[in-house]
Amino acid sequence: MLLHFTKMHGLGNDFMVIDLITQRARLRDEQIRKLADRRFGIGFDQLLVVEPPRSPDMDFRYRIFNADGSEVENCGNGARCFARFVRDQRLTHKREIHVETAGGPLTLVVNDDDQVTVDMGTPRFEPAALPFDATEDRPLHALEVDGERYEIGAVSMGNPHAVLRVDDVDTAPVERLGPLIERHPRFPRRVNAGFMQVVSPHEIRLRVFERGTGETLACGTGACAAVASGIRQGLLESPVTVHLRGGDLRIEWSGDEAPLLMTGPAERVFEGRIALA
Ligand SMILES: N[C@H](CCC[C@H](N)C(=O)O)C(=O)O
Repeated sequence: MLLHFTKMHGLGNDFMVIDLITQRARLRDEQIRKLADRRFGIGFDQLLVVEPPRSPDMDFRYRIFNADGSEVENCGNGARCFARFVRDQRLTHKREIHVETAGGPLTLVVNDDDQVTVDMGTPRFEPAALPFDATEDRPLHALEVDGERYEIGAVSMGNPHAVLRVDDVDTAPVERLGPLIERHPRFPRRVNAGFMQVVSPHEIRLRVFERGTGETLACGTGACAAVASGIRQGLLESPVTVHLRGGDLRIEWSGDEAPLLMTGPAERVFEGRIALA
């Protein structure tokens, strides 16, 4: 069978997006890995799947799979592309779209300038929310990696993030430490590893070694987690501009139980059809 898909990206974090409302397909982990391959397949960081909602007060179900085939709880850049996709495909005409994810509900708002604002819910810091093996909820946790001791912020945006402050993202040891943090035994479901450089209280630079994918040009939930951790540590104040390698995101969060808002672009690159082996 031929599967129709749209290739999209949010600041260079790229996606294959498929509508399983008007199409039928069941994708196995191995098939996702092959489709994700940048030489033998289509090539993407994540696969985004549009399904009918399970709850009557939601518009869609939004499922996310990393390049390694693992299904995950949330994807911020993907959420913006999801909103653009369902409108472009005429699956909805709404500008405010409510979606359910494995990590909880999201509200996507398509703005007049075509940027998308996502209510990402409330950041959660208690270790069990990630999950993270730690005895208490604190702004910074000591983590031993490769014989060295680091201080990381632990944040759940539905998906787990470890945020490490660095002096300069350009020289940060992302290639070396990223995989070691991603698979650290204290993160039973692995973790996304963010490397945050504080430029000012309203500005950071960020690189993210993503769980199940590796370093990406941008990570939406990673940007949210870094800002939430920075605000909690008293380093940052809302709103914060996050400079990622692929471009900038605006993050707003007033703290505590308030929702965190992320605003940024969503681009369509091409449409395609592929025969599923
Ligand atoms: N790798 C992430 C999922 C994609 C997140 C990222 N692409 C974003 O924009 O939030 C995880 O395993 O939790």
